[in-house]
Amino acid sequence: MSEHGAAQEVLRLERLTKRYNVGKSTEIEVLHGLDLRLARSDFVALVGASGSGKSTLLNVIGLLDRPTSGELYLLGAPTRDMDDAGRTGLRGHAIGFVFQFHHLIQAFTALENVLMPLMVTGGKPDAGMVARGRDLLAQVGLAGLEARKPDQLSGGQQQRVAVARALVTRPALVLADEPTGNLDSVSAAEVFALLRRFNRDFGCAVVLVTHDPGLAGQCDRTVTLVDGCIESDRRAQPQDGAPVPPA
Ligand SMILES: Nc1ncnc2c1ncn2[C@@H]1O[C@H](COP(=O)(O)OP(=O)(O)OP(=O)(O)O)[C@@H](O)[C@H]1O
Repeated sequence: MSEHGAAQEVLRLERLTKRYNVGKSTEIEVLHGLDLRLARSDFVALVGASGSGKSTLLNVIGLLDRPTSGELYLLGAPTRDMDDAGRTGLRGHAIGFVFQFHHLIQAFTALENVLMPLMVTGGKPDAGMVARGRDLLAQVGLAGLEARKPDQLSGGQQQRVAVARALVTRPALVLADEPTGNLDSVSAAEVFALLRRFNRDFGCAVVLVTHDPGLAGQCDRTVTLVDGCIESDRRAQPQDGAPVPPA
């Protein structure tokens, strides 16, 4: 890979497997030797039937769980044998998470929720961080609502706060697990458009787990899992003849 290509690579999986212990002497393999590369420009739908391994893969990519074998490189760093502190630090600065249920802290304002990831990694936010949080809330259409608590916002507005929170650390990769699954169609379209815009404007790769074929069809690339294997890895439209990275 060229230096430029290497610099643009966010994630690389090499023969990655994940097995779970079930009972004392039984193991089941859920992910079977996956190879995958993601660039910063990627906007990927991760699809597959229930039980195909999407959440397991997202947890491993998000450094919330370790692969059993193989390797996962995040921003070029091998992570499988990294210690917990190293993985937590890398996760904190490199990855933003958006879940189906926003998990906002009810006692905190919208702004405080957005600033949470910065408080976890760096203590009390300084004026610059607060300005960044306000700016992000404005970008997701919530200017003027910074002091509202989650229960004073609509479901779509709450999910937009969650998107702003995922982006406040300026991550290289956003992992979104059914982020619109709990929303009406208008709010779902808005949240999808936000992720899309941040992918284009800030060059953060997005992996979107979805059961919605309409949403998957709007992504640039679709990775399909079948029984823990990558069955296909397709680009929706070739971009200026750019080659599809090897799966
Ligand atoms: N902690 C665990 N221990 C044992 N088996 C597990 C564990 N977590 C997941 N599995 C199994 O791994 C397989 C994949 O599960 P996973 O949740 O990753 O699928 P999924 O594609 O995300 O499904 P869904 O679309 O329903 O969320 C399933 O057979 C599941 O039962």
